[in-house]
Amino acid sequence: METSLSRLLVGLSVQISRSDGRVHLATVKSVDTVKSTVMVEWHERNICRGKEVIASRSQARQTCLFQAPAPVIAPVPASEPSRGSLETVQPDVPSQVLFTFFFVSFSLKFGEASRPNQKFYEMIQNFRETLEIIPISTTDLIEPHRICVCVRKRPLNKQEINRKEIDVVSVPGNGSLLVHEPKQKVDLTKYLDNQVFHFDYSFDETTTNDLVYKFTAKPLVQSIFEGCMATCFAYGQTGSGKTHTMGGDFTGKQQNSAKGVYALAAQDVFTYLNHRRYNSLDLSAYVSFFEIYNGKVYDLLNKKAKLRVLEDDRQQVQVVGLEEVYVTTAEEVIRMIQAGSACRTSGQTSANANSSRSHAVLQIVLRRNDRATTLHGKFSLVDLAGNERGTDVSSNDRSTLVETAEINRSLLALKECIRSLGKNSDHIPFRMSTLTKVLRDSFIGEKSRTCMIAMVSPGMSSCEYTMNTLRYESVVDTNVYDAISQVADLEEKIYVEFQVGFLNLPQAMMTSKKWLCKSSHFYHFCLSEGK
Ligand SMILES: Nc1ncnc2c1ncn2[C@@H]1O[C@H](COP(=O)(O)OP(=O)(O)OP(=O)(O)O)[C@@H](O)[C@H]1O
Repeated sequence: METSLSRLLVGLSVQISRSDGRVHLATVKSVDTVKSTVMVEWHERNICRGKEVIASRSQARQTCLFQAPAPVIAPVPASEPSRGSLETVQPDVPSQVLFTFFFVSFSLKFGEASRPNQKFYEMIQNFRETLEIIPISTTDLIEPHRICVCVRKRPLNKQEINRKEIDVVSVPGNGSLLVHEPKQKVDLTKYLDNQVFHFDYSFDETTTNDLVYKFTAKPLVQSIFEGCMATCFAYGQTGSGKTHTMGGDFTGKQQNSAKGVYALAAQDVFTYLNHRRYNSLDLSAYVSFFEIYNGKVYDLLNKKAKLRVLEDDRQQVQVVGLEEVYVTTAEEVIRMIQAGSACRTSGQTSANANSSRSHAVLQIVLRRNDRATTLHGKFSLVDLAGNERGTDVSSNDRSTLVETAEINRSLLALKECIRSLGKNSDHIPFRMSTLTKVLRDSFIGEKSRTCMIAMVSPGMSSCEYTMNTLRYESVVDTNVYDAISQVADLEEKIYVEFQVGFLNLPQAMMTSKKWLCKSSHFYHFCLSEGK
């Protein structure tokens, strides 16, 4: 709209004949739809024997700047192009010229009306000009973290550009990210609430998957060769770029799987396997790929077979019957990713035509080539379900409500587990959800490593979800989460009492139902509070 309006106006010429016989010609030279200004060149025409001549100095060409939305549009000489006012109107300027360009400015004003947040756009642009921007680069230092939290902003997509959405997220670099939240005072004055968030790394909209991988998952690949249990999560609103980051970028509906974090990690696994530093370990790689939908586990490498999650007497969580395929090349892994991704539970949301409704977990397992194929290290790469489904409680559709409740539950459980891990807590409430249960070994022990990549959409209409995502990632209100911990502790206690026989099954179920009910109210409270 913006460019087509400019294209339409530039070059537009108007000839005005005055009652005193003088003729004026005015031409639009340039249009700035952001500042709502029109640069116009005009002069008095004097035609002599079919040729135009400039008769006097007063008839020389003049350039004038017109600006909407001033109710009275007045020209100013080009030598001092500033906003015109009624006082600066030159007596020579014919009223028709004024009228014509009032009309042109009005068109711009109309253009402005079709970008309803023009004022905020300008305020954000002005704010950005004051920022010192140092984007992350390949030469930046990668620091070792037990828990690494980063954020990635995606560019505005075609639909958002067509809707004239404004970009409300800035990434100055150095791990920081700013959200310019548009707000309005009671007297309708518009202002920006600029909020700063800090992470280990922040990636702007120009960052490639390769660079994101280098700072996030790559250090974890190395850690599994040192015997660690590593997990990398992609978290964020639907359509914010989780699958793009983990599974690879899209060209239309085709996904370039070789360019996602999954495939890049697989490539590095084979590079390290052949490296002389790890050769002596005599390891082999295995891959499994499954999804968790509504609390149930489905094997993506085995026709979506439904699997059970059980805990053995040594408190090891097992996904019974999960296919674990022996792999020797990155290409094999990529083929598996493609096949598995194709059967993942998906749907359509307003933000994403191909939205994943489940958590997808790709596991790369290193086992020793001994008789028992002993576990050496494991890397779980998790593409989480879109987080705003968690707040979507307006739907009456039962399946959506169940989906929503389960997403709420698992994301809060995940956050609680990561917080406990960060606090070096003895107790990790992994039993709160299937997602955290199957990732139990990644949360337990000194050798666990976690990376959480928060994805954010830059559009103004996503601002609330963006804030939720960033709050999820940032340091959170201790009181609220202490209370969640209490609920999780109680769940754990009930489970243990049931296991040792202090509670029978009906008693355990009654008690846990009571607490689950309270905790689910709590989830809703937290989400509605944006925590
Ligand atoms: N960094 C990026 N650069 C360019 N395009 C991107 C980027 N991130 C996402 N996109 C595009 O945005 C669209 C939505 O991305 P994607 O499917 O990865 O979202 P998602 O977070 O996985 O959503 P859902 O939770 O609904 O599955 C895709 O068309 C994708 O190509």
